[in-house]
Amino acid sequence: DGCAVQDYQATADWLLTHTRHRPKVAIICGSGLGVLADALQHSDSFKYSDIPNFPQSTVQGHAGQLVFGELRGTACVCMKGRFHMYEGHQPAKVTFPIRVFKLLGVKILIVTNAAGSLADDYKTGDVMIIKDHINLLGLAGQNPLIGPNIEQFGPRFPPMTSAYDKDLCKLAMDICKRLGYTCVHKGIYCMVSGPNFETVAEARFLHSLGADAVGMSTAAEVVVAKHCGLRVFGLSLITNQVKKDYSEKGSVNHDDVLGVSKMRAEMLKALVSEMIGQLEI
Ligand SMILES: Cc1cc2[nH]c(=O)nc(N)n2n1
Repeated sequence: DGCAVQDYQATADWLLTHTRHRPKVAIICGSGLGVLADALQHSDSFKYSDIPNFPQSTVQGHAGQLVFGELRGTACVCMKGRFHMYEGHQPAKVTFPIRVFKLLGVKILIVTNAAGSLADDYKTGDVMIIKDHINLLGLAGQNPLIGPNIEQFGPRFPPMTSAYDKDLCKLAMDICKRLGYTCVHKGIYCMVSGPNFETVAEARFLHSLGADAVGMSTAAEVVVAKHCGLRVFGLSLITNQVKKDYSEKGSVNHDDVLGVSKMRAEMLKALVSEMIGQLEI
């Protein structure tokens, strides 16, 4: 399935010979949040289709480029466009880049996504700093770590209790306070496969599980990142409020998701840049 250790190594070696950057931070840009990649200075960009063993991105609003460069003096690598299960990628393919980043020497993963809110006090356009996740797919067997374990990356049965780094969470909250961002929450992200949005009954079910926001990405990448020892910070941009009531009118669509992302992209760029500026790595 093209996810053996030599596949990861071949991709890492190809990248190491094509860019001088040696990134310490990897950023995954969610739907419509590709502007984060535009913030990188002295950048080298590679189309996913040119990178050996990389899957192809097929979603509108996802560019499909790997961008190396500097942000506040720190070498970063940024995925402009990511892979989703609903495109038909296997979990191990969705998360393939994470292990490549590990082989490049990356220490910290920053993952952003768009999500619908289940919590009643979240509004469209709010930001949720991810405190923890419910990997519904992973619990049900669509898990990127299923199959032979590659000991070089991590253990057979990895702990996930502190998948999201507390210090990075606190750093982000402090920066949001200092930058005067009031629309910021800390909550639980639930991953579903998509591509359809939830029914009212499913929304109620997920909310009853304690989820504050629901999306179609992120959890798989975080599991693999935690497995191979990366520190993880995640945030969700709330692009709509999931309907939990049969009387509510209207329904969500991908254009709404992209519209909200555009509106908030600058704020997220400022937050992520400031975080990277404050990191000691
Ligand atoms: C990216 C994204 C946005 C939403 N909104 C929603 O209501 N349900 C989801 N699963 N997602 N996923």
